Amino acid sequence: MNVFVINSGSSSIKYQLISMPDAKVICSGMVDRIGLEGSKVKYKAFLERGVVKKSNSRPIPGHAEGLKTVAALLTDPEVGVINDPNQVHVVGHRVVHGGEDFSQTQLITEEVKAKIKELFPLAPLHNPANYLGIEVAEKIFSAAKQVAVFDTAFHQSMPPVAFRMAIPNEYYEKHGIRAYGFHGTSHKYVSEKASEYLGRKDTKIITIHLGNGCSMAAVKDGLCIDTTMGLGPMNGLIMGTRVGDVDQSVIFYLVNQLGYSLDEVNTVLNKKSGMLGLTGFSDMRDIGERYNAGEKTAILAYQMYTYHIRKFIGSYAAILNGLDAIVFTAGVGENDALTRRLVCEDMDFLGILLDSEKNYLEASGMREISTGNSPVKVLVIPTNEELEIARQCFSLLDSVD
Ligand SMILES: Nc1ncnc2c1ncn2[C@@H]1O[C@H](COP(=O)(O)OP(=O)(O)O)[C@@H](O)[C@H]1O
Ligand SMILES: CC(=O)OP(=O)(O)O
Ligand SMILES: [Mg+2]
Repeated sequence: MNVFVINSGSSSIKYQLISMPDAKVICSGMVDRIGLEGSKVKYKAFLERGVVKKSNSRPIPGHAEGLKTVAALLTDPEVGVINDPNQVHVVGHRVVHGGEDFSQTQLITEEVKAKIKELFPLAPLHNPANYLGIEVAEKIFSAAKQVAVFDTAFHQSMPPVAFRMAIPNEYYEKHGIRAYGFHGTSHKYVSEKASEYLGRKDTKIITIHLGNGCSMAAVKDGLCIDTTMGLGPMNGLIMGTRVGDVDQSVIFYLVNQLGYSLDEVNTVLNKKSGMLGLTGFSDMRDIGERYNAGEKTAILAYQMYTYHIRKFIGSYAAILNGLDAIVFTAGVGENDALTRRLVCEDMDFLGILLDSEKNYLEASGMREISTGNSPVKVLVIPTNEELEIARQCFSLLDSVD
């Protein structure tokens, strides 16, 4: 079964064509910096004649354009891996918000699509791109089964004490207003890898997913017990363009004193805040350069970004009643040693001892970056949401067939 996985993030599309159940990657790649200057399409094909890589920089204004470019590469006469789109049997879509209706992987029907659309207001940077991905893929891969794997699924194990909010009960009971949590596929994948690495199932792990969107999860014995994102993927940590936790009074002030409409408030908090609001840049590579050049705004932004992560490490260690490992993952977590250093500084009271040399070592793949005597392991684990999505698609369709 050839599964083409589409992972649309807010700033990128990652994709892999994977043959299941052997989990062999046929090709993979990403479209990076969508809608920003310097967009890039990367493609890597594992052909019989060897590995072929292709990369080109050109403007990619939106997700639809990005996906069409990728589909053309798959069937390209020179570097393509299939002759015909019908050789894709399943398209696995990452869908960010599944709401109360979807806690499991779903075969996509018109009804499922309508529900994904209903959830646009709760995940405005994601569900529209995910929906568009489904519509484009239905046209290009018309013979394939389309499957949705939800970011919210892994967090369904949270207890009410974590997911309920102290607002009148009826808002939860009638309208499903509660914390859902996101990046679940990634938190699941890396926490399982960390448990394997520790060689035990009874583990207390904090997973820190730092991409354009950022979130953390407290994972006990393989189950999520709390996470930083809530009803939508805007709160919790400071992100590329999203504010993270903010005093609610700010919203009333913007509306009542500055005359903003609620749509405008939403745009400010979702698209103009976070690292972009603090520095003028949303990409950590741009901000890192400025930090190293000693720019004050970049330094403060880095300090704030990592300060909030540190606060959540403290609170999650408390609710886990201990800690075996913290895991850094996603674009920033996997690549940005400065972020990891600032997060782990002065955390020895919690048993977190970072090995600064290992932290700065250029490496890819899973690695331990804590000192040999650190009571808590600090791990960098590259996430693989695509592989996890392919597994979920296979297990759904295998059980249906
Ligand atoms: N080498 C790097 N150093 C620092 N940050 C990086 C590096 N590579 C990628 N990033 C950061 O990763 C972010 C994208 O992460 P990613 O997980 O791909 O995001 P998303 O899935 O949310 O689009 C970029 O915005 C950039 O800030
Ligand atoms: C949910 C979310 O924030 O996703 P991403 O990090 O891919 O933007
Ligand atoms: Mg992502």
